[in-house]
Amino acid sequence: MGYLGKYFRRHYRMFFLAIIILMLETAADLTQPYLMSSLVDDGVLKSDLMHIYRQGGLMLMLTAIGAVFAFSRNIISNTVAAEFAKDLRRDMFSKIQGFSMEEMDSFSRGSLVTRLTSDVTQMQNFAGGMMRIFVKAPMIFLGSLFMTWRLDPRLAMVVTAVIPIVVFLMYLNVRIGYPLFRRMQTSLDTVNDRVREYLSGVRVVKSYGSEAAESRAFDGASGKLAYDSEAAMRTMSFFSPMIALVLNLTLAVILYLGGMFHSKGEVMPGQLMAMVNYMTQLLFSIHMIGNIFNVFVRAKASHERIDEVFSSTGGEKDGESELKGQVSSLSFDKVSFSYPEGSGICAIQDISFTVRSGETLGIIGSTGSGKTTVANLLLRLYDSEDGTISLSGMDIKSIRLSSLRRKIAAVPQRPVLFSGTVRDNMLWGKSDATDEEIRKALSLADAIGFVDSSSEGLDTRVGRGGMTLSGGQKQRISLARALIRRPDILILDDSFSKVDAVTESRIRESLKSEAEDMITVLIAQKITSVMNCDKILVLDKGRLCGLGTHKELLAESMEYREIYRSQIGEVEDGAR
Ligand SMILES: Nc1ncnc2c1ncn2[C@@H]1O[C@H](COP(=O)(O)OP(=O)(O)OP(=O)(O)O)[C@@H](O)[C@H]1O
Repeated sequence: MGYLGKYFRRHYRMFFLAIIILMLETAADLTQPYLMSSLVDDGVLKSDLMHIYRQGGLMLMLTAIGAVFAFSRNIISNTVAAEFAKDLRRDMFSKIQGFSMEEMDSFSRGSLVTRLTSDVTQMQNFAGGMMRIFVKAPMIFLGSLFMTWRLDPRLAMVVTAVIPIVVFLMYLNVRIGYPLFRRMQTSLDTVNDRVREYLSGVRVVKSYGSEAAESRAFDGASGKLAYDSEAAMRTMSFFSPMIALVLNLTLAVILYLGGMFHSKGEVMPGQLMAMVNYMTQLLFSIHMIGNIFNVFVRAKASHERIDEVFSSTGGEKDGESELKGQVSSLSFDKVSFSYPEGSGICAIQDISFTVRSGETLGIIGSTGSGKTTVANLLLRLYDSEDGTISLSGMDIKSIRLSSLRRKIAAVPQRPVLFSGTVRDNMLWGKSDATDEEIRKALSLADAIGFVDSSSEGLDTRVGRGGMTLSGGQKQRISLARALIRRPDILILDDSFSKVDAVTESRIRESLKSEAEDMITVLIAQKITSVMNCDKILVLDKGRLCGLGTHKELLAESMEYREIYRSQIGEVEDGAR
């Protein structure tokens, strides 16, 4: 059961308490028919009123005690199951947080959502059911069987003969049902993926007027889920009545034989009533066991899917050394990399360069040429296959991830702001930042103007339910959040794409004067953004096709000249 043992150990006291109460409750249930048989045979038939009162009183008392047991057991089992699910979800979430990007790419986002929600709920139902009925059903089954053998072995034999047939039907139920439930959960993943994709791209969908296509795609995924659910439920709806049919036929045979034995005077009426009662409990318990198998089949499918998350062994491979002091240099030495979930073609190939503290490296190239990949490798979101990336001469694979990432701040292509105030977002960059530091970082990123223009200043809410920011404003807050960390390396991945040229150069000037020792990696599509960098790396389909200053590249790199020509115009002699 892999990871489950841990949760069992954590909650075993309450778990066992629920099971002990369940046992007592079952014992109370099993005693009832026995008392009733004595009430009828020794009380009613012999007109012994005292005996009737005594047995009746005992039966009432047992019912009351049973109800108290059932009440407390339900509270315990629901609490333990909810706690178990909470712990499981929390551990799974932190496991996912430790996933490498490679592992992230191997599970779809929707699938991770289903695993964290629906699959955990199935496990919660299973754990709750275990304490509510799972133990009770086999106990009632064995107890009733034992009592039927005590009351009349001939009738008990009929019951015992039917058990293998029922067990076989249950086995078939599990064999056929399990893959169907697994398929159902996978279809749920697809529906979640569709919804996520639609919600994150809702603007694009609306602007392209492609709601109908999205609806069709959603209907497809939802239809598949409905089809798979129906198939799984159909199996359940076939086997449950089949088992009930076999059991009810058995009851009819018992009643017929019981009647015959009674007419011969071999069975007392109270005995026969108790027999039928035990039989009903027995049949009910078998029915419950059938349902347990249904819950088990679903839980087994969910358990495996959760286990896949826990047993994913990739993880982020941490280094052991601390990166101390200011980063003096950043270098790539013959670095090549292809994405594990990609087409197999190298995203970057044989890339080498060095930048020193205080310098700015511009990276330019057409879309898909590998610019963001350079940043991804530097942050160790992925690990390069060949070559070495080093900071201050240390291989980044040997540096602790926390130490490495503390030195770097990245402003991604698409700015992500979290729901909350401007201040919350800034504190996310540096948790102990003062208002003064926040304001300074915002003004460096040229964001203080529009923050101050709002009456609530730093307390202005952004994100869901808050101020609606333009793309450029989001980029600037995202940049300020990176700057407040005072990183040694700042990665700007097309971070000025939505900012006008004047604002961009103002921000760049203040960055230069503010962080003299910082290494800036500036990824851009616009040549004007990188022209003034100390070094410019030109990429084409993952290959390096130029490294130098603007002037050097105009003279030496055909690809750079081509970019210049397409964005600015013919290269004149003065430009070189
Ligand atoms: N997570 C990923 N899984 C698989 N392949 C990927 C992944 N990310 C990028 N790629 C592929 O790697 C190559 C380089 O991508 P990269 O994002 O580095 O390009 P880029 O130059 O930054 O492009 P853009 O300017 O459009 O952002 C592309 O062919 C891309 O399809």
